[in-house]
Amino acid sequence: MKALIIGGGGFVGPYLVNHLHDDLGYEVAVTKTAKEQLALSNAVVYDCDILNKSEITDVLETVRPDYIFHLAAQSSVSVSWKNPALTIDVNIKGAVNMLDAVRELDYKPRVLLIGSGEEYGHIRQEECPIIEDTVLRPGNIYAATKSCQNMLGSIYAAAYHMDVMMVRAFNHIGPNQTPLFVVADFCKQVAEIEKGIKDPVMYVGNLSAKRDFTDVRDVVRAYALLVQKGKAGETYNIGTGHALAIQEILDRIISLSDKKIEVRVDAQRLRPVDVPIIEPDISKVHDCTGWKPQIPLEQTLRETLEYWRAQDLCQK
Ligand SMILES: Nc1nc2c(ncn2[C@@H]2O[C@H](COP(=O)(O)OP(=O)(O)O[C@H]3O[C@H](CO)[C@@H](O)[C@H](O)[C@@H]3O)[C@@H](O)[C@H]2O)c(=O)[nH]1
Repeated sequence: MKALIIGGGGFVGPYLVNHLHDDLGYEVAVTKTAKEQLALSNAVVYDCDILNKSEITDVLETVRPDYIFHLAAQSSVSVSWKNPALTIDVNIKGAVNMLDAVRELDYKPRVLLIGSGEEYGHIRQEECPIIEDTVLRPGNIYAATKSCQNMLGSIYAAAYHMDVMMVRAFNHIGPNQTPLFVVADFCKQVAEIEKGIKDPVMYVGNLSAKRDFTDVRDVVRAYALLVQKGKAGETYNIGTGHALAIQEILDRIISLSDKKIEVRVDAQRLRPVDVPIIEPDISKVHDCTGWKPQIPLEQTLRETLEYWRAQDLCQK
């Protein structure tokens, strides 16, 4: 099998490459932006700007993949508040460029669009855990773009009989994630405190939000199973099914260190709106593929903290 990962230069791409190539024996190609650094021994890497449809077409015609994983995105909710136009361009225009380039091919590869649990947005307590048919009420710009991508995927699947599936991935974490995201951020701060680079004060945002955290290695396994077994036009939640308060995540990370750490709210880290809870029902993906997450949160937090401890962090 030949897989193409569009937008493989971020956090998830290399994990997906390793799983597809090393575990499943696929031939793998990856696109990245010209600015990104990505050297992989187990995939061919192409530069591709997804805002330029002809560049996507060129890669598709060169690689002729069986499976396409569309990972390319502006994936941070907080960045989407600061740069809404970029988020809309990359997440909506980029996705539609890819879908339309695939539509014009002389064969029908399977496409997996990576959406987000954030698409559900303002969930009512009685709707938890959320099933895929729940009404979408996105609460931020990022979530709106991912909801739009999901709708575009359904439209292309129905209108052109394309083999397109969608996932709504909930928070995924692990070593090598950028500290724009909460677990990487907290682990990096602990590592800096332990190295004496930073005073023993942990800066945090909203600790009352509840989110569902899955190890990135479990998430990429679900993606691979879905392109093998999923159904065109369908959407699948990917998460553990259990949301935890960010306060609890923070407590667990701090407990992995023997430093005494003070916690201080930093107003810069608060968002204009932060939906209180996002918790998925994962029975649809489980029934379709047998997938269940396997890596315990404790292990992921420990390995993420170890990753940051091993980094050459700048001195004060
Ligand atoms: N980043 C960050 N978040 C904090 C902090 N303190 C509290 N939080 C809270 O921690 C939660 C998780 O924030 P992020 O890790 O930034 O992720 P996200 O906004 O939930 O988005 C992630 O998950 C989505 C799926 O649910 C993904 O779609 C998205 O790409 C991203 O991975 C949010 O409620 C945020 O307000 C902090 O210091 N930094």
